[in-house]
Amino acid sequence: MRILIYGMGGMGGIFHRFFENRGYFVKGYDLNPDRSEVSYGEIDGFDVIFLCVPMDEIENALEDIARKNRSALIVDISTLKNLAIPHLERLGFDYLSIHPMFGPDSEIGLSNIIVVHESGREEERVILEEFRRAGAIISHISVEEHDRKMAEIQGTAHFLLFLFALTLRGRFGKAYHYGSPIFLVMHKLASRIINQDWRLYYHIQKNAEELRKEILENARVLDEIMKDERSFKGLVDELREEFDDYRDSTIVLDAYKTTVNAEGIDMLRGYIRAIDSLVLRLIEKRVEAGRKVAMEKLKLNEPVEISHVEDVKLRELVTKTELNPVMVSEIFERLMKLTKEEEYRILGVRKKVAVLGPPGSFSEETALKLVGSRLPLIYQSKVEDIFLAVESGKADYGIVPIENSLQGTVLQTLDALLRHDVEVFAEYESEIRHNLVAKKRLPLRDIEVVYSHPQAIAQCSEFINNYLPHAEIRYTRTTSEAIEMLDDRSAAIASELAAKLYRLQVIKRDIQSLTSNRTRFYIIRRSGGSVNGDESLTCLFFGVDDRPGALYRVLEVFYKNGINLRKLESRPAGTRLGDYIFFAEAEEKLGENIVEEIKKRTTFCKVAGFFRKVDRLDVFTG
Ligand SMILES: O=C(O)C(=O)C[C@]1(C(=O)O)C=C[C@@H](O)C=C1
Repeated sequence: MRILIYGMGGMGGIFHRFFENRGYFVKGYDLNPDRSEVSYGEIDGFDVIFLCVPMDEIENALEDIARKNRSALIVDISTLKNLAIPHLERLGFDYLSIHPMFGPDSEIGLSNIIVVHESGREEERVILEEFRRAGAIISHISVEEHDRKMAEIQGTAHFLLFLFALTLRGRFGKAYHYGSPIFLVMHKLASRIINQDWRLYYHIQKNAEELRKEILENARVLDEIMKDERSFKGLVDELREEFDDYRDSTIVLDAYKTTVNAEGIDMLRGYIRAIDSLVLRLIEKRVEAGRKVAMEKLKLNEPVEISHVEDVKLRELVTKTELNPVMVSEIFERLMKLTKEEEYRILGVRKKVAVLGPPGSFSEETALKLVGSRLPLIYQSKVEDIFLAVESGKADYGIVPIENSLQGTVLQTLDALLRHDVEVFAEYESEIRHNLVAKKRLPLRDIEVVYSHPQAIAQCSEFINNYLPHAEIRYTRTTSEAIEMLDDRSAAIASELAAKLYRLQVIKRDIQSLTSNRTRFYIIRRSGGSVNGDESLTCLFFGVDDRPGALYRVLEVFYKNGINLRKLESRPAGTRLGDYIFFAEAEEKLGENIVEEIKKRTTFCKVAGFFRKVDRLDVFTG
């Protein structure tokens, strides 16, 4: 979906950043060439055009667009629907008409977006879904109802603020020194609308003429009621039943202090103190929201940590400020860490588990069998990153593939195990079933591209050679990443879990070359964990001198002690060509004396873990 923002003022800027941060192709067009990223001639290359021009320019802008691109979906964001809709209809556009109830300086999250017209196009669904996912509150009403509501909502608020300004005109040169918080907030709001485009307020009031009569009548009634104590009390009691959302009104009023013009060191320090206490209260609010999100994740079986949500958030935040982006990111990363810790705490998650992601990978499938819940899972895109997450303490455990019955050893795991300060404490064996999946049912002959992880492709090579010889193979970093690449002519090799998660069609089940395709996973933790006593296996690395019999002398230790080796691999040491490091798995927990004996016969020896087979990993207790 290619999006054009027509009009790069405040609102245009908001939508531009919003969609760009979410990975869409977005360009801005403006009559002012300095703000334009494309020329007028190029506006026919877009599927969606957000119309973000001032009211008076709507008609001309639509005429301009109609000359170049009549098939695009127009997104009308105007406050007053009678200014855009008649022209959209006349020119025969498909259009989505919304009223975003926020200004250029606001945040889309928690803002109200009113939808008054849809054409039924797929792009509309995508746009509204993005708004919804960003936390906007979306409601649908008719154009007539919209206009009525806007008279009540904007018409009343603006009229009363103008009235406030009119009444106090000339009286409050020093408003800031005498004002109460409520007064100052109203003063500020009146100033805000008075200093914006008067035409907008004129049009809104034009739509609210009837309502203004009611306001004036009510003012007269209220004046009478206020003359009598009992009548006034009665009115307040009645109003209280409806107007009861005063919770947190103090935060609203305190936030006002941050807009004060402070001068002099004492006042400035007071200003910073006021900001700090507000920031603290807002952090508490943030964490409180996190606790609620955690309960939702429990219901939906979603992980606590969702890195793409965090990435979009950080990207958006740094584009909104001139402050040092690295530091701003750090601050918000810390805030998210605080929130996540609280989410883990409230859900009773004691240990976090790093797995290969994104969701839907075979590693996740294994993790779900072991842990039984997505909550503690932290998704990493590479095996190396799982090791880093465990080493740095971000995750308590990591689940990494070590060996597959068809492909043999997973070398990235072996190499990372040697380099990082982690240890293996358990292993788990899992049956891997590969499936050919696609966005919709497709005959095999129509599949032009197959995406998957190289291991998965290799494990299904027989099937691919026999049934998909014409298809192009494209490797991805994970099987679930393959799913993200799918279009209508391609397929991916993925787990059944992924097919369910991403609502895909399973074209062929169990396409792996052997009927039994098993992968063994290591479960790792930071080095120095407590030994359980029931470990029955050891894995270790060692190096030997480059001379005849050196390896034999090491193997002799195992032989003499009657210990079976179930695995022996050599890896380049990374020093000179021909220098090797050996990796072995012994079917016993090696005692100290045996390790000592091996050390004597090797140039280097690292025990990478004493471990046992498990079928559950408890992360909720202990
Ligand atoms: O949006 C969520 O799911 C949250 O829990 C909030 C939050 C955050 O602190 O911003 C925390 C954890 C997720 O990784 C993403 C974001």
